[in-house]
Amino acid sequence: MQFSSSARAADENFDYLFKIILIGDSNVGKTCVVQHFKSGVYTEGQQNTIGVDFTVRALDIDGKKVKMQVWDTAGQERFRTITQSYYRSAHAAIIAYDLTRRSTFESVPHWIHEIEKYGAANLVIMLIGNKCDMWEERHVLFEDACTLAEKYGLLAVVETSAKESKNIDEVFVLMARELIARNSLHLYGEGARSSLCLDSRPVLTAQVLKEKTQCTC
Ligand SMILES: Nc1nc2c(ncn2[C@@H]2O[C@H](COP(=O)(O)OP(=O)(O)OP(=O)(O)O)[C@@H](O)[C@H]2O)c(=O)[nH]1
Ligand SMILES: [Mg+2]
Repeated sequence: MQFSSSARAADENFDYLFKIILIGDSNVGKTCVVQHFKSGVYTEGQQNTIGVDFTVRALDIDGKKVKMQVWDTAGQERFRTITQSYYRSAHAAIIAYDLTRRSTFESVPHWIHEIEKYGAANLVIMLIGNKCDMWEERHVLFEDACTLAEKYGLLAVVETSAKESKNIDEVFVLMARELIARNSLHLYGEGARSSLCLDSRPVLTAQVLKEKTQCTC
C-alpha cells in the first residue's frame, strides 16, 4: 500500500498529514496520552471518551512540517461500531495497554485483529505500555511486550507515562519518522521488520532512538 494524496499534503502549510488511530481497552490512559501530546498537560480523573475525539499537532521532523491528526477512540465496548468506522482511513495505529493491568495487555491481539479486519492493509502499528510511573504495580514485563511486538511484526513498543511526561512525544516522533520513511521509499508490502523496543529508562530510550535513526537513514 502507498499513501493516498492526503499523506502528501497539497496544503502549503505542511509537508505531510498523517492520520493515527489510538485504540486499546478503556482506562489505559489513551486520552491522557493524547492530551499530553497536544498541550503537555495531565488531568487526573479524566472522563471516559464517548465515540472518537480528534486532536491535531504539527511536528518539525528534519525541517519538514508534519501534521499529526490523532483519533482518540473510546475503549468501551458500547462504542465499538463507531470507532471501527475510523480504521479505514488511518495511516497508522497505536495500541495502548496499562502495564499495571495484565488484562489490557492480553487484549492487544484482539485490537490487532480489529485493525486487520477494518483497517487498510499493512497499517503501521505501534504498542504503548502506559502508566510506567506505577512501576511498583507492574503486571506486564517489558520483555513480554517486545515478544508480542515481534510476533505480530509491530513497529515498536514504547513504555509511557502521561502523568510523569515519559516518552509521549517520542511515540509520535517515532511514528512520524517511520511514516515519512515509508512514504518516501514506498516500503509498504515489504513484510514485517523487527520491532523496536523502548522501555521507561531514559538512557536506553535515547540510545535506542539513535539506533533507530541510523537504521532508517
Ligand atoms: N498513574 C497514571 N495514571 C494515568 C496515566 N494516564 C492516565 N492515567 C489515569 O488513568 C485513567 C484513565 O485515563 P483515560 O485517559 O481516560 O483512559 P482512556 O484509555 O482514554 O479510557 P477510555 O476513554 O474509556 O477508552 C484516568 O484516571 C487517568 O488519570 C499515567 O500515565 N499514569
Ligand atoms: Mg479516553
